[in-house]
Formats: sequence, structure tokens, C-alpha cells
Amino acid sequence: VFKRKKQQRGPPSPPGFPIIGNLHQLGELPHQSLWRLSKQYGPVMFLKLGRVPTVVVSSSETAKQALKIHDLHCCSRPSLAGPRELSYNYLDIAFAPFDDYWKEVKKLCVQELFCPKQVHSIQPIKDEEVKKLIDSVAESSSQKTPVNLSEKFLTLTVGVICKAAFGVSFHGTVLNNDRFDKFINEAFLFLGSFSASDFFPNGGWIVDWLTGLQGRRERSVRDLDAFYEQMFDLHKEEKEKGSEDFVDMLLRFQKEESVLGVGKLTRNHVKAVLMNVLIGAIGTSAITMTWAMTELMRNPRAMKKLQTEIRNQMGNKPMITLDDIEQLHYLKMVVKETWRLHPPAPLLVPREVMSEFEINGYKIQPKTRLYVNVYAIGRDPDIWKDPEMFLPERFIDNNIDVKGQNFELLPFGGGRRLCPAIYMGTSMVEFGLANMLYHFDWILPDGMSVEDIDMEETPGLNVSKKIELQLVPVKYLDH
Ligand code: HEM
Repeated sequence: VFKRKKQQRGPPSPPGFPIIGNLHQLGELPHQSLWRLSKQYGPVMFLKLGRVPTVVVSSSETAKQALKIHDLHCCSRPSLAGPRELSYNYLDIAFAPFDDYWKEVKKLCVQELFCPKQVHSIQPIKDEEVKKLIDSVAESSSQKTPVNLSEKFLTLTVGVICKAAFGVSFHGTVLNNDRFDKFINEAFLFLGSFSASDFFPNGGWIVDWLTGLQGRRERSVRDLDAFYEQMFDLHKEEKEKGSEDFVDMLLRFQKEESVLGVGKLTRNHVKAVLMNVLIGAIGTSAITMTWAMTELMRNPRAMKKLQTEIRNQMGNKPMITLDDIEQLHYLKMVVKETWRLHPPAPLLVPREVMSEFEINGYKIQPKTRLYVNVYAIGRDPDIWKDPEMFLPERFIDNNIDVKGQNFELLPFGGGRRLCPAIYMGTSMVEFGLANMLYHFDWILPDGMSVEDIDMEETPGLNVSKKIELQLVPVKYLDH
């Protein structure tokens, strides 16, 4: 009787199979499959993913309960094979369990690495990188050829982040864009893709070994390690004197033993944090800019309104500044609307429950893996009128922001695990978009109509547009 009563108190669960449980229901794009399942089983759902008990919350109310009210019960991270290897055994911020080391290192990075002062200090780097982007797009516009915007946005963020992190440009070095894309894509795959050992902790590694996944993962760790080492060398040899970059800062923390109450930082700590910076910053920002441009192309009214706002603000000035960006209110609404429909991390980063708590009266047990489906929340018709429509104006009369306090819009997550670089990420996205829309008009390649724009997504920790966005730029000549 006791057993039955306890079971009754658990959240509703779709029926599963022995051994694999509900694994087969995840599909290629888990955030979408889980969204569909939540319509049937409700906003708190229990799944057995292989051996792992998992709870998915899919409404703003239940997200608030998890991320705010019960945050302290569930703000650890599960132990996963890819993240473990790429973070040198959890020496990073994003995948480290909730402990003293994580608390100290996150505080340090929030205060020094990702703070507004730092965002302002890297503005000259952004100006330089965006100028390269404008010049290369202008070349395509004179030849009337399409530009691969997914790739261009990635190049922009890689350029900015590498310079900000390592103090050196990697343009023209052995670490050219092609190779870097490959690194990043492989790393993303291993951080997000679910490997057998993540669901079958006792024997899954055999499957990973047999399928070759383990070998690929080890190669990816080796490649990235070699990359950090090369960048450290370049940093030592080439860096001009000047402002402190992320590596300078991390090396300074390494020397100041007293910075961390929990011990001295090693070279591997520095690499693990840099992994978070690279992976955290590059994909997310480029993905957002690409989706925003895609939605604007499908909504010419919003595109026109945004370009008019930017061009009125700029007059004939050649360079967009951070102060200009602050005046672009419609741009900010467009970015929020993009995040509502296309959150780059639609299931955030998985959490692990540390002690028992309840959501909607359902008991959640320690060691349960917890996903917050922010993709489902962004499309919830109880919160958003006409959720499938791209309508930036819906943000005019409300104060909904993305800082983790409005549980209907959570592109950066919330609670103790909130993304520490919201300002840095937002300003990167707004700056890149504003420049592309100020200097160019955009048309679809010959023979393509708005209905042909593809909206398919790629799987992974960060979900991007599957088919790269190709558009033809037309130079705006008023300045
Ligand atoms: C458009 C830009 C960005 C988006 C949408 C984004 C989104 C996110 C999300 C959803 C999480 C997980 C939150 C959770 O589990 O509740 C996260 C965590 C994190 N992000 Fe970002 N991010 C962005 C930019 C950045 C940048 C620029 C950096 C670093 C330079 C960064 C570094 C991190 C780190 C270190 C964490 C781990 C926090 C923790 O576990 O305590 N992110 N981000």
C-alpha cells in the first residue's frame, strides 16, 4: 500500500518500455517531442530515460517553482560523459556540480569576466570585427551574390570572442574558420548529444566504445586542448600591451592563490572556463542573429519597422555605438521575440535534484534529472496570444525581460544557474543585427519566395537553423 501511495504522488508519465523506458520518445529534437508529450501529460512530467529518472517542466508556473522557489533543491548538474571530458572533470562553471568550487568560480567570473565594464572594454574589438563583416558583405552586394549569414554571424562571434578571450586574432593562423567550426560543432555534439553512458551508467560505456563515440569524444577533447595550448602560445608571443583579456585575467587568478577559498587554479581550470566562454558565447549569439534575420525575412513589416528605427537613430553616422543600441527599443523587442520562439538552449542545461521537493503536489526525488522546456513555455497559448506568430509588439506594454525573473521568457535560464553573461550575450546579438540591418537591405535569392524559407532545426545542446540562411545584400547608400 505504501508503495502504491508513493507512486501515485509522482508526476504523470507516458508509458515506456522495459530497459529503455521512454528513451524512444525523445526523437531527433527532444525539446519538440517533449513539448508535444506535455500537451498530453501536463506541465510536470516524469520519464524514465534508460536508467535515469527524469522530470520535465513545461509551463511558466512550474518553471518558477523549480528555478525560484525550489532552486536550492535542484541546482546541481548531472554527471554526463561529454561534459565531463570537455570540462577536465568539471573544472568549469556550466557543468560543475553545485559545490563551493562552483560558487566561487561563478562569482569571480560574474564580477570580473562577464561584467558590464568588461563588455564595454571589448567594444573596440567588436567594432573591428564588425567592420570586417561589413566589408565582406559589401563585396557580395556589389556582385549581387548571396551571403551565407549563418556562417558570417559565426565568424563575427568567433572573431570577437577569440580576441576578447586570448587577446590575439586567429584570422590567417592555422586555426582558420573552417577548422574552428569543426571543433565547435564536434564539441557541441558531445556536450548535447545523449550518449549511452548517460542513460545506462553501469554498462553504457561499452556501447559508446563499440559505436566509436568514445573515440570521437577523446579526439575532440585532444583537439580542443591543442587549440587552447596554441592560443596560449600566440597570446604570449603576439599580444600587444593593452587591456587585460580573459586569459590574462584567468592567469592572474591562477597566481592569486587567495582568490579561491577552495584552492589554486591550475592550467586545466583555465581551459575549462575558456571552454564555457567559447561554447557559451559563440553558438548562442550566432544562432540568435540567424533566427532573427530569418524571422524578419518572413515578416517584412517588422523588418521595415526595425530598419527605419535604426536608420532614424543613426542619421548619417557611420558607426553604431553601444549608446545608439540603447535607443533601439524595437530592436530589443525583435530579439526578445526571437528568443521566445527560438531559445538557443531550448531545454536549458540539465539540472540534477539534490533533495526531495514538490511541484504541483508531485514529489520529485533526489538524483532525478530535471529539464525545463523553455521552448514549450515560449509557445504556450495560455501565456502568449497567437504564439506561432512573430510579433515583437507583444513586448510594448509589459516589462518582461530575459534576466530570469519572468518565467514566461527564459532564454538564459534562471535561479542560481542563470547564464552569467546575459549582458555580454544580448549586446553581441543586438550589435551584430543592428549593423547588418543598418548597412544593407536584404532580398531572397533568385527564385525563392518567403514561403520557401526553411525553419527546420538541428539537434544538440544548442539548437540552430538546420539549413544555413542565404540572402542577397543590397548596400544602403544613404551614409
Ligand atoms: C545569446 C547569448 C546566450 C544565451 C542565449 C545563453 C544561454 C544560456 C543558458 C540557457 C544557460 C543555462 C542556464 C540554466 O541552466 O538555467 C547558460 C549558462 C551559461 N552561460 Fe550562457 N548564454 C549566452 C551567452 C553566453 C556568453 C556570452 C557566455 C560567456 C562569455 C556564457 C556563459 C555561460 C556559462 C558559464 C553558463 C553556466 C552557468 C552555470 O551553470 O552556473 N553564455 N547560458
